[in-house]
Amino acid sequence: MMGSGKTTVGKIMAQVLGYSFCDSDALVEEEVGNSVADIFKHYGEAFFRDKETEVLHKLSLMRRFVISTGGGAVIRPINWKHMHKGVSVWLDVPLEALAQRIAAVGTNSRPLLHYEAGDAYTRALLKLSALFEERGDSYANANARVSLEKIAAKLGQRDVSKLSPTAIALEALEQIEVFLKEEDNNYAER
Ligand SMILES: Nc1ncnc2c1ncn2[C@@H]1O[C@H](COP(=O)(O)OP(=O)(O)OP(=O)(O)O)[C@@H](O)[C@H]1O
Ligand SMILES: O=C(O)C1=C[C@@H](O)[C@@H](O)[C@H](O)C1
Repeated sequence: MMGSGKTTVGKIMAQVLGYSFCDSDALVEEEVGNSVADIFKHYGEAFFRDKETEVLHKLSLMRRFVISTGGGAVIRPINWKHMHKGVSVWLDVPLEALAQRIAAVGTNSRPLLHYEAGDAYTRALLKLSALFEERGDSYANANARVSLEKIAAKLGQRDVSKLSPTAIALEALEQIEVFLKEEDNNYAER
């Protein structure tokens, strides 16, 4: 989901693993020569989604990369075909915490949130809730789920917004290991 920390947490994971990092939105911007907001404005969402699929296909051929995908990449089944070439992680952040972060930085670079009415927090929360309603099941296709609520409970913290990106990255790496071990066990049982 947008603002969930894919870039911030993904860069830490790449550093820990000694992998390269890439952001699929940034790659679309580079290829089209426009910002995501301008691509939505001038060419429309469908054009952006086609470019996003092309970029995810290219990235799926790379090795030793941590990739931060666009928050809406989950909606197209073809994108899952590409994402499942690697291990996918869902950063599950409560919507209220997401809306707080997004309200703090503004919605200019996030075109799907930009045209709502009301104060920044409320409009982000309303739109994020609607998007999550549409997409919740799709995020669950990810191989590993990193729930900020679970990390907070584990660390005895009440407020998910106090969790450091490093703590979240470490949990993501742990969840990936759990997934890979399960895969190994399933393979051995076959
Ligand atoms: N654990 C965290 N605690 C507090 N703020 C955070 C945390 N992780 C990320 N942020 C902040 O939230 C905002 C969004 O983070 P980031 O850009 O990493 O998310 P994203 O999922 O890549 O977003 P998008 O897909 O919309 O580009 C940034 O301002 C970032 O500094
Ligand atoms: O959630 C979404 O649909 C989006 C998230 C961003 O990362 C960008 O890919 C774009 O703004 C669309």
